[in-house]
Amino acid sequence: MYSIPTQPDPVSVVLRLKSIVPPTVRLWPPTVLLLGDTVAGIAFAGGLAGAVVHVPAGLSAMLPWLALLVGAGCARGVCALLAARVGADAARRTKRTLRAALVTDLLARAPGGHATTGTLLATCVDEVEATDGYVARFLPARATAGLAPLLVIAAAALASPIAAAILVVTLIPFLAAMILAGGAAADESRRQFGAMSRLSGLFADRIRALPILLAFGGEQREAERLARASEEVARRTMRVLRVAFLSSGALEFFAALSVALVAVYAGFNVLGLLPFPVPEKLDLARAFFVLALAPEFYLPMRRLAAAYHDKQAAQTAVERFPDALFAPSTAPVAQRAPETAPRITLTDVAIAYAGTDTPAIRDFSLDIAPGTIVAVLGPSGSGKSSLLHLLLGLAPLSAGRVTVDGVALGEGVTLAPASAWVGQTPLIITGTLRANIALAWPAATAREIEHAARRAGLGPMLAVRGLDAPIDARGGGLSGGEIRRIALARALLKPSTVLLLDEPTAHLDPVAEAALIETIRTACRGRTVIIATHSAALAAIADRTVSLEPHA
Ligand SMILES: Nc1ncnc2c1ncn2[C@@H]1O[C@H](COP(=O)(O)OP(=O)(O)OP(=O)(O)O)[C@@H](O)[C@H]1O
Repeated sequence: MYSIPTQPDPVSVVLRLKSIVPPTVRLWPPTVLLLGDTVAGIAFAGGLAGAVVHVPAGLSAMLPWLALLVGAGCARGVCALLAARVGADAARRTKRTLRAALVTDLLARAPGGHATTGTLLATCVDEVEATDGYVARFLPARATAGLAPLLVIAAAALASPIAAAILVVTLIPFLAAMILAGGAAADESRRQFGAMSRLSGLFADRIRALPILLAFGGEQREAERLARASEEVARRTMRVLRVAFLSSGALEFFAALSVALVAVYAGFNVLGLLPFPVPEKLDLARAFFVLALAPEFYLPMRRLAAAYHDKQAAQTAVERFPDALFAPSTAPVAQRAPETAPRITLTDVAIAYAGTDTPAIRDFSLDIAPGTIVAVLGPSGSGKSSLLHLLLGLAPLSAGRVTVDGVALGEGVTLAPASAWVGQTPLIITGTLRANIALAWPAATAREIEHAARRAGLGPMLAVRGLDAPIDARGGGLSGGEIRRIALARALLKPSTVLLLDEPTAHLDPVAEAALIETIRTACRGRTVIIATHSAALAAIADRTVSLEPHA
């Protein structure tokens, strides 16, 4: 069952965050480029200091330094640009892998559960998108923040060990402000993310159910609900921005304070005005160099602080991803689909849906010989559809055993690819009648599709609207009987060894039903067939009839 997972513990969140980047995505290129930016920043400071001290000597003396200055400036631009591009590419590939894993996980789940389509959509779109900045910016910035300041300090220490010491000491309040601001931003960001996800889910589901809302006059109530959810997002966003502004203000203050201290020290040292003795005497070049380097010292950490919000967003997203995404993967058992009509044997089977107390089916046994038709009868709710769903892997096998030609279902054999299935609520996709029928067998030719449509009783519809009649996802313009016939046409089109029919003649009048029963009888030849039905006329074509009893 898909449900929004409870929040995992902090350690597993960290592990989850680490594991979202696929091994094929390399993060060292943006990191190296950001380090290149720092090295170019040091060269830029050198060029600036050299150019300034050579001003009295004229332009020709300044030229090499100016060349260094311009070259380093250009190198910085190129490094920053490439780091952004390479980071964005790594993020794009990470998101693609995550989405593929999420969709695979969702498709592998049995239907049901509490998550709405909107929530699942928000997970696959918005929550995966929230990992973008983490991979593109935060991870390279964090890797750089460890090494780049050391490079700057080393370069500054060559010119002035005391100025370097000032930079190191002022780092302490800067780091403290960063940790405090980061914690506050994390909480606000988490709340904002939750509100955003609620709004996305609510919006997608209400749009999907719009005709029903309009039919029941619920549009005003739902519009107010959406408005409240939007206001909640707006309020939370403002709080995140407030914390972000406050924290960046605090960080900028300490960074500016540090630069000011270095400037005062270097200036007074050059002028010999320091009121206390120091073991070094700076000249203008060294003073200018350390002064120009001071902002470089804080740059990697300011970059990290700016990307911290991205990390929080990604963390909140991975907390919400399904647990299965992070479970160690086991090698899948190769599943074979039967190539001829199989024997299907159910022994003491029970189907219990998650969250329900009473099993839909219990202690049920049935042996279906190859190529025979079994009609399953029983009152509404007795579990007929569940039985078919079990064979297709859409309902859970809670007890007992199902074998196909003696091999346990799911342990080397699968029925879904070999089955043609007519469900009770057939899926209709936006497109044409042709596309809807071909869904079951995309390789089918136009002739085959038309033949299947006619056999399923869609001849009159074809005569009026043709195979290219447009159909919307809600099946608008189609009667209940026509939707059933489309589903049957799919089953007739697909070459299969198993036929699973769930009330295929529902919604049809007796004459139309009689015609369709003949078609079904022909289609059943050479296949193992189970028909769930309330119709005695349809059940009459079966070799065997079994009845399900309702469970109290
Ligand atoms: N996904 C599900 N989650 C929880 N309960 C379910 C689910 N699907 C079916 N059920 C329950 O299982 C029981 C059997 O349902 P099922 O649809 O198999 O009956 P049925 O015999 O096919 O009914 P009908 O003749 O009305 O189609 C019902 O009580 C139903 O509410």
